[in-house]
Amino acid sequence: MAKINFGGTIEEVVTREEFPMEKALDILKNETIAIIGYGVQGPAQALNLRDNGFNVIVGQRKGSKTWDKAVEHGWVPGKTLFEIEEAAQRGTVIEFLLSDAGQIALWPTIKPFLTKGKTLYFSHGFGITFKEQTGIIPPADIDVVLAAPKGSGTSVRRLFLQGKGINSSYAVFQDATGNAKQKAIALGIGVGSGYLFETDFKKEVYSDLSGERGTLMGAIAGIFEAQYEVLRANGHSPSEAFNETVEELTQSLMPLVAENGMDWMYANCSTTAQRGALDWKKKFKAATLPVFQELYKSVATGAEAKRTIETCSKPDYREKLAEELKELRESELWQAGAAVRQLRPEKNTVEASMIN
Ligand SMILES: NC(=O)c1ccc[n+]([C@@H]2O[C@H](COP(=O)([O-])OP(=O)(O)OC[C@H]3O[C@@H](n4cnc5c(N)ncnc54)[C@H](O)[C@@H]3O)[C@@H](O)[C@H]2O)c1
Ligand SMILES: CC(C)(O)[C@@H](O)C(=O)O
Ligand SMILES: [Mg+2]
Ligand SMILES: [Mg+2]
Repeated sequence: MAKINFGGTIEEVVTREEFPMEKALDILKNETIAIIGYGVQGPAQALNLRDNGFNVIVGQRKGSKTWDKAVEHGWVPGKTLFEIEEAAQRGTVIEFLLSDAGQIALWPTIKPFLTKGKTLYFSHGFGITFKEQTGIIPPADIDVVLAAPKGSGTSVRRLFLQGKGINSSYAVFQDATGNAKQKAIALGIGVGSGYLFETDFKKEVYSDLSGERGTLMGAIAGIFEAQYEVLRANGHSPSEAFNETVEELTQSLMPLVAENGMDWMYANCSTTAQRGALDWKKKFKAATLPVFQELYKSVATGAEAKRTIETCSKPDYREKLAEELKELRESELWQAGAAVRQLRPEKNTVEASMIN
């Protein structure tokens, strides 16, 4: 474990230096890893595990679109691709990678195959933490672990193929065998994590639900829309408004932040911009802090879990989500964005080759 100073707090982090792939392969050498769920994380983790030399099988509903997707990815029916029940029976590690709402529906199917000494693996603490709502209560004689990539499954696979890795958290909820932590880390390394930090199931889900509703997805999209609308209401063209709101951020400034921090990005902008940004940063923080506090409370009380389960358990949940994403895509802001992306000199837009 590497001891890292995170702004004054020393935390232990697992890196590939002291936990190389060979060690992960040795720890899991007698395991058959069954991937149940083939949406976004499922394919990424299954393919990375397979490419890393682990013994992996996939469980899907025969005839489903995801069964066909698994076949396209080289999983062989009857050899590495099975019906869900057979995969859960054959697997000694069950990677439960259905959607969080889908896990509830499938739990009665999976539970009987979680026999003594097996490992139940998640990539989110949702199902276990909100057990009153999900009903997911594992048998006491199995290991229950998580490795949660802090990023999209599409990035998990892309970074692996680029020889890089994504950062992930890991946690042990139940250690029946005395080896749960080693298996959790080995699985995290096997699915393509570059390094792993420790958490617990509750902290993982509280932080994750907050982050994706906040700066990572919800807040950022809302701020983009607010600024774009003000610029457009004051006569700025769609291209000028989009470039000033999104394109410059993703193509110039955020990469600088990723490279060397916010202050370095600021220092690489004009003093005019630095002065103004430092002044207005305070105002935006003051305006949004109450919203983030409200968000965290909604997560911690289980209200966000309730909404997720209620909406994403409906038969037409995907269609409803697709409708709202279509509305977003067809908004003037994101239509302007599509035009701007085509204008990028290097046309570096990676084809939208999402995993799912
Ligand atoms: N999407 C990501 O990049 C990401 C990142 C980190 C963690 N996670 C976590 O990983 C897990 C899987 O996430 P995902 O985004 O890959 O899931 P997803 O929403 O893509 O769903 C995975 C599969 O579950 C199936 N499914 C959904 N409801 C079902 C039901 N009722 N019955 C049978 N199958 C059903 C879907 O068809 C899909 O094939 C979740 O716990 C999620 O929170 C996801
Ligand atoms: C990719 C995210 C947002 O980090 C993940 O948490 C998810 O739920 O998809
Ligand atoms: Mg997340
Ligand atoms: Mg999430």
